[in-house]
Amino acid sequence: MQVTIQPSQLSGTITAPASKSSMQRACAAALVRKGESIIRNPGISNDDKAALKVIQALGATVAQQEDGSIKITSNGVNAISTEVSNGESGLGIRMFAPLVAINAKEMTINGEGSLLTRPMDFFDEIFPQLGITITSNGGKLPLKVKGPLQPKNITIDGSLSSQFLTGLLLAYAALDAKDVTITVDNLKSKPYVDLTLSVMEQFQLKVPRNTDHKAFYFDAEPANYQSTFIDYTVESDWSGGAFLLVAGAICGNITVKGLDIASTQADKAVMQALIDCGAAMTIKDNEIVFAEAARLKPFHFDATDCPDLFPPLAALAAYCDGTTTIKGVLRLAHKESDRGLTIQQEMGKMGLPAELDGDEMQIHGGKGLHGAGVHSRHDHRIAMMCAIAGLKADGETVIDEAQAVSKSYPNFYGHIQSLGAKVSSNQVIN
Ligand SMILES: O=C(O)C1=C[C@@H](OP(=O)(O)O)[C@@H](O)[C@H](O)C1
Ligand SMILES: C=C(OP(=O)(O)O)C(=O)O
Repeated sequence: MQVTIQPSQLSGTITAPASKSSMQRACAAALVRKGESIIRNPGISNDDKAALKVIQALGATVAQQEDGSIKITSNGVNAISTEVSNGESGLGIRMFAPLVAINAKEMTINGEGSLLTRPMDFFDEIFPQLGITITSNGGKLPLKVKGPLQPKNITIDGSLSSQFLTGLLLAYAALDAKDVTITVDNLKSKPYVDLTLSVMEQFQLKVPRNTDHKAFYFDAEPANYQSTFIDYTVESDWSGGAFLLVAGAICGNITVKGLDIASTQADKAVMQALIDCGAAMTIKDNEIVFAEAARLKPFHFDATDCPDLFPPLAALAAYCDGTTTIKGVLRLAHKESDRGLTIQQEMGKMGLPAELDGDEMQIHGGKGLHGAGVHSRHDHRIAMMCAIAGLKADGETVIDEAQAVSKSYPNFYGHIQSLGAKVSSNQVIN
């Protein structure tokens, strides 16, 4: 799919999409609980759809309700298949692999696209310590695992990704782990673990004591399930919402609804960058209202714990007068693309000078961008970054492989179009 963005004036109100981080966790939590869960505001992204398929392969039933919610009924992990596919979802594979390993039978865990090249060697090291037999494809997918996982005191490395810890926490809770600790060295993306714990609490799973994001202790008491029925509403997405907010900062005159300031989502940190660059916005209840676009100042931002903010912040920095520094580049190497490089290269095509200096990216903004032919690099956040940057560029921006947005935000082009963005495509826009 090719999408063309023309320079545009925006106006109107848009509601941020459902968070795939919240939705996929809800699917996992609903699977490991015994009983019925209603999931409101369910996500429709490819990653969310993959999560729904995985939990069905692991024994849950999923029913679409007339009011748009989803009902998940589960009796705990009880695989009805010997293979699961997580699509392209990094969270999916890393969160569900330990849940798959709750089974005693051998299962194959696979994925597609960029997921096939992302590192999974964590499991080669950790699973045998938990009584699981594993073979991987040299630290990549597919994995063959045979449980059952036995919760034990364990020390893991959290520097590559928080997603492995999310999976272990859910698996230990599913097995009602008693008097055991997961110790984590050098955990990154910490707020994502807070989101995991928050979802576990809302699903009334056993929640470990978190000491400084370094140790997670499951106490000796048996789990206390108060109810067999859970009613959960998927949060709106600060990660996808960040692109809308940046559009508000650079184009002005829009309102973004639904984003909860009290959320534990990592990417609500985008608000700090917007404040620091002087975006003309006010926050009222769950609405963020942008006035006429103001002159924007360069800013310093540490994205080590919120790596998904790099692409929207790069688009923002392009329109800030001077040099913006964003830290955390080294965390980007193993995302859907090597994002430090793909940001530099694709924004470079639009005339943005940016340097990579170790863990930092320096972006020299404020000189204007020109429309260009760019490529998503099969990375949803690179496609969205180019689209937002194109709204104020000189000339048209043509994005190849633009459908990549479906991984997290299938309605992205339709949403910005509804705000007045001039978007056209060789395919139907959702
Ligand atoms: O747990 C999650 O929902 C996620 C965690 C982050 O990954 P890392 O922990 O690998 O940084 C983030 O980049 C990803 O998009 C979603
Ligand atoms: C890296 C991402 O997701 P995941 O790791 O879950 O594939 C993302 O959404 O940018």
